[in-house]
Amino acid sequence: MAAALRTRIPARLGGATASRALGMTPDGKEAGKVVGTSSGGRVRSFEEIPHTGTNRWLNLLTFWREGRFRLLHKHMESSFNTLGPIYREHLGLQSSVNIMLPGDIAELFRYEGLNPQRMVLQPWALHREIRGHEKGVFLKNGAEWRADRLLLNKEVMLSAAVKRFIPHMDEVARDFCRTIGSRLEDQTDGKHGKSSLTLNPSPDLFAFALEASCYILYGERIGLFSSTPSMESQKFIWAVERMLATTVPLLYLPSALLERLGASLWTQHATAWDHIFDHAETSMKRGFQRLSSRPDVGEVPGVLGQLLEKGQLTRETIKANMTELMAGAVDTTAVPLQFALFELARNPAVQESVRRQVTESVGRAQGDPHKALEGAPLLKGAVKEILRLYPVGITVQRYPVRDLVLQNYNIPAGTLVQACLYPMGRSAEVFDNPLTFDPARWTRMRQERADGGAAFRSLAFGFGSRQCVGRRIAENEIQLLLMHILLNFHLSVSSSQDIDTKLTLILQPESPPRITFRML
Ligand code: HEM
Repeated sequence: MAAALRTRIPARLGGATASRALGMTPDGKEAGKVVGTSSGGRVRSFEEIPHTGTNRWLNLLTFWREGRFRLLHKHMESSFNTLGPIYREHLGLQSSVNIMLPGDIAELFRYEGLNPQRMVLQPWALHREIRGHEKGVFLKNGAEWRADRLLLNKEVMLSAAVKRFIPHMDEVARDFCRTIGSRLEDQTDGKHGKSSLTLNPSPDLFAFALEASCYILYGERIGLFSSTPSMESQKFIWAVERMLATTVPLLYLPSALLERLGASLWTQHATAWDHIFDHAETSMKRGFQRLSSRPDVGEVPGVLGQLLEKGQLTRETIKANMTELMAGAVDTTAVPLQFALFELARNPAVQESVRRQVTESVGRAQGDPHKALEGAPLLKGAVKEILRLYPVGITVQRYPVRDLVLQNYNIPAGTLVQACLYPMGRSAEVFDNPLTFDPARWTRMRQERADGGAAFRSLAFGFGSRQCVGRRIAENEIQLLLMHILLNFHLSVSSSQDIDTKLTLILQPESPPRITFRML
C-alpha cells in the first residue's frame, strides 16, 4: 500500500507550486543552494516523498464526506504510521510536507529565516480585507510583522510584564476557587461533613479565562464570578467557538468564492468575527474612558493602557492586536484546563505529588504567586504534559527560506512544512511510555538527554521569534489556576477511560469531562 503511494507525481499536482519546485521563496526570491542533513546516500527528489493521494479535490471531497476535518489529528497520526516520518498531503487549496521527528523539526526551524512565516489563515485575512480592518501580528508578515511584534513582546512576553500581570491572574484564580467552594458548601450537610460536587467545569473555566483575559488585556474586571454571565460575554465565547469551528474547512476552500456565493459556511465565519471585533471595540471604548477619567494610583492599565501610553502603535494597529489577543486568549487556556483537570483527576498519585510540591512552594513563597510557581516545577511539567498529549494547535508551520533536506528528501524553499505536534507527542519513538501522564518526565529528560534535539519535544507554543505571543499569559494563567485548585480541592473522575477529541482549529474534548471536586 505504502509502496503504491510512493508514485512519482507531475509537478503541477505536487505539494510545491512550480515556482517553489524551482526553488523560489514565497516572496519570489531565488532560493539558495541545497543545505541540511541527510542520512547518507542519494538525496531523493521532492516528488518522491510519500503522499496520501495527489488529487487534492478528490481528497478534499473524501474528507468532507467522512467528516474528517474534526479528526485531522488522528488522520495525521495514522498517515505517519502508514507512510513513515515524512509525507505530503494535498487537500483542496493546501499542500504541505508533514514531519514529526524532533531532529527534522529542529532542522526546519534552522531555515525559518529572520521573519518566519506560518500558514496564512486565508479566511481570517479575507474578513479583515472585506471589513477594512487592519491585521494584527497573527496575520502580518515580513518587516511589518517584526516591528509590531517587538512592541507587543514588551507588554506580554518580557519578565517585567509577566511580573505585572501575575497578581491579577492570581486574584481571578482565587475567585474561581471561592465560587466552586461556595457551591460545594451549599451541598454540604452538617451531619455527613465533607460533600462533593460533580460538574462539567467547562463553563466556569471559560468564565475564568475570559475574566482573566479582560483584566490583563483591558485592565477591567467584568464580574463573571459575582453575577450571572452577561449576554456580551456569552456572545463572545460563542463567537470565538464558531469562528474556530468554521476556520478549519475554510482553510482548504476558496473563501473569496464562498463569500461571493453567500455560502452559509462563510457567512457564519464572518458573522462570528464581526462579534469578536464588536467585543473588542466595546472593551476598548470602556478602556479609553477608564484610562482618561480615572488615572488613580493602583488603577490597572492592562496591555491596552501600556500600548496607549507608549504611543508607538496607531490606534488601528492596537485595536487589531487587542482583537487577536482576545480571540486567541480564551479557548486556548480554558480547553487545556479541561484536559488538565481530567488527567489530574484520573491519576490520583500524580495529583498528590504535584499538590505536595505546590503546597511546600506556596509555604516558602510568603504570598508571592510568582515565587510559588517558580518553586513548583511539577506544575510546569503538568502543563507541558497536557500540551504534549493535547496540543492546542496540532501543527506548527513554516516556509523554509532555503532548500533543505529532511529524511533524505529535498524540500524546496517556500514549501509549506508542518511540524505535527499531536503525532509527535504520542509517539513511542520520541517519548517513553507516551500515553502516560507524567509531569516529572520533563525534569528527567533535561537531566538524561544530551542530544540537542531534546528541546524540540516541547513545541506547543511554537518556536523562535514567531512563537506564541500569548505564551507567558497562557502558561501562568493555567499554572496559577491549577495551583489554587490543588490547594483547595481533591479531584476525581468516575471513569478513567480516555476522552475522545475533536479539532475545531484547536484540539478539544469531544464532550467536556465531568469532574468531582471535594474540599481538602
Ligand atoms: C496553551 C495556550 C496556547 C497555545 C498552546 C498557543 C499556541 C500557539 C502557537 C503554536 C502559535 C504559532 C507559533 C509559531 O508559529 O511558532 C501561536 C501564535 C499566536 N498566539 Fe498562541 N497559544 C496559546 C495561547 C495564546 C494566548 C493566551 C494568546 C493571547 C493572549 C495567544 C495569541 C497568539 C497570537 C496573537 C499568535 C500569533 C503570533 C505571531 O504570529 O507573532 N495565544 N500560539
